[in-house]
Amino acid sequence: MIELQPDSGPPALELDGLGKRYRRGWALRDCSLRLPAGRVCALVGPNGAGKSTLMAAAAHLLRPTEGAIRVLGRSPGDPAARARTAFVAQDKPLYRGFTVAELLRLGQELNPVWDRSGAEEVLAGGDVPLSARAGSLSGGQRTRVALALAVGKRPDLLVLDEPMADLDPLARQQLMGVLLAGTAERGCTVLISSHVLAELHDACDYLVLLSGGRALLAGDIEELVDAHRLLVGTAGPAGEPAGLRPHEVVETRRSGRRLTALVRPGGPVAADWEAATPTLEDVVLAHLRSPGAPALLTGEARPVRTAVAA
Ligand SMILES: Nc1ncnc2c1ncn2[C@@H]1O[C@H](COP(=O)(O)OP(=O)(O)OP(=O)(O)O)[C@@H](O)[C@H]1O
Repeated sequence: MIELQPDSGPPALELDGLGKRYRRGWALRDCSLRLPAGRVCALVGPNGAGKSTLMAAAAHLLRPTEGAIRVLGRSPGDPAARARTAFVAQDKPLYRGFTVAELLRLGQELNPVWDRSGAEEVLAGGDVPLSARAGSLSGGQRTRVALALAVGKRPDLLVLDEPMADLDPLARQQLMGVLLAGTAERGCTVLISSHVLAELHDACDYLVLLSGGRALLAGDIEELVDAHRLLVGTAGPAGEPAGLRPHEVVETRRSGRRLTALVRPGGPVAADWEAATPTLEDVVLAHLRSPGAPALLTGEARPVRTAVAA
């Protein structure tokens, strides 16, 4: 008997060996991963890791040098993919001479679907005068307008490059709540980058960690954390990590004779190690400090090679 699989539709984002080279070198290199539809995904990584480049490729703002990228099952340049994707770039570009009201009207005119109340809700908590010209707005006000225009588009994929950087802590919290409530209601996929992991932790259920242009971690946050153990023990006389051999070691740190190791267990943990479940922050920081660690992509994040056309 043939078992029928539920049709879950294409992933929101699918990268297969994606590479982007600038004159000075590769910004993304052999980057492969999947982001299933409906997830809220944190995109993290050190400065220059390739986060903005990945986002710009998804928004069809740059052409990859090699590999393939698909957005909602289509090429990023496909009009249907572009209509269903909204991107807020790090510098929040807006037409400076337009008033906020004019920008909102432009959003309404240019988009086949326009969610006026969603856009207004984003603006609501922010004291943004509708009559003010974009060029005269503060950084935080500009952020609100850019986010309002993106949300108003009612996208299926919302790509946000460090959207909260200009906002005060209260505004961050309020806006994140508004953004996520609206997108969760509609099953919209969100890809959001930030350097403040704590800011993303509560909001996101999926994570991509880029390092040196590659995905070092990608997948469901719970699965990623569950794949690791934090081991604390005593270093051997030569200082070498004793009893770690069956495990894949991401990082070891030494303080006196005390040794802490973040590992991906490859068998039972020896009795002389104390084992604990790490936090997401433990896992991310250990990988940031050890960019040479082997990559880990959990089930749904692994690319299905045949599904991606060049
Ligand atoms: N337009 C460009 N021309 C030349 N090099 C570029 C360009 N854009 C990015 N790069 C280079 O590509 C690499 C990745 O940059 P990218 O902006 O994608 O990183 P990022 O992870 O977003 O960094 P940050 O956290 O600092 O915003 C960097 O080395 C950067 O200097």
